Amino acid sequence: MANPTLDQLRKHIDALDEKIQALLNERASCAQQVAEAKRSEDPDTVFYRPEREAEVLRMVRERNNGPLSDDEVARLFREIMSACLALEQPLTIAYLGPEGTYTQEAALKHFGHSVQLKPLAAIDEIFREVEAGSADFGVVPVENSIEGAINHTLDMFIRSPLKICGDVELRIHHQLITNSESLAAVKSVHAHQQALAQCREWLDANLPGVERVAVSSNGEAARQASEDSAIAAIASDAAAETYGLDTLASNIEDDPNNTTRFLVVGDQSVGSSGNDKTTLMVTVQNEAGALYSLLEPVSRHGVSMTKIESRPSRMSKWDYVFFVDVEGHRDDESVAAALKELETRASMLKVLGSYPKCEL
Ligand SMILES: O=C(O)C(=O)C[C@]1(C(=O)O)C=C[C@@H](O)C=C1
Repeated sequence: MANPTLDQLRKHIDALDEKIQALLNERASCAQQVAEAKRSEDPDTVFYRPEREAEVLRMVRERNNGPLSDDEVARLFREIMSACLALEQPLTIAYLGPEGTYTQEAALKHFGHSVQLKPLAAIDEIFREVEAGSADFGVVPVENSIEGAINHTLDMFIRSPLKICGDVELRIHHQLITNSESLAAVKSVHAHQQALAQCREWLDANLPGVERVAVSSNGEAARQASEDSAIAAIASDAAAETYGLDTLASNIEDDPNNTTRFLVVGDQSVGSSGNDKTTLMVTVQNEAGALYSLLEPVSRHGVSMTKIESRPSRMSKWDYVFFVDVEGHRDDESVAAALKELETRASMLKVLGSYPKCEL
């Protein structure tokens, strides 16, 4: 049809929507049958399969021809799977709240919007809630590209039996959100102290002399801004939406690459997706060359180590626990061989989890 009219194009869209809707429901009933199949294979089955979701998202990206971007179609399919999984088993996800935090955004990015979210006030509460089975999974921040590791999260693994089931990276964009009409009407800026620090140059240039107030979280700052229009909060788009605030200035962070990584914790062992990573927790004797000798099998078996963090063990002075990330799944031949040797050299080795590399 040469130069179709607006009316004709809308009729075409209506027809396409009808097909998409029918296909979505066909997919959803297929997922319901998947649930039945899982249940009949194993009465204690798990319905959430992160390795399969990663595979689906990888295929979505690979076959995408546009004009929608790979990220956009992946995001749409993320939501489709979220809705399908909710028909199989509705998940409850505990996260570091209050509502409107970046951790909430990370939880929604990873699980989609068809989950029940449970905001909790502290990282240890999230671990406890998941350990007790009151939430299926938890989402906690683990490192920021500017501030480094979030020690509290790493320390939790020393005592918790929970495993890492996935990770999520989130570009942190800080917005100035408020009910004020203009910058001139803003009397104080509230945010978590890290967010205030990350926007210092912007605040110096645009709100010089305006009081800066550090509060427990950016979500809390947004809540305060919703109660007093003289307050502006630095927080996420999600917080603006949650508390019905307007964005006076967007992306006010001084470093545009500011990224936070979050962990998904649960008691599920995740199968191999074909593109995974594994996080280990190890301790060694406090003696010369111990760390080198510990990690030597990793490189000899051709396993690539992507990260190492150390934390005091809290057992005895100058004793450390190392958190090591390697490429691959614990069931991969090379990773399994390296782990077997590592076990004989470490005083303690715990595989915190093998999980798919982030596809979103
Ligand atoms: O393939 C499965 O195991 C499903 O349950 C289906 C499905 C999907 O919608 O594609 C839904 C939830 C799982 O987490 C993974 C995938």
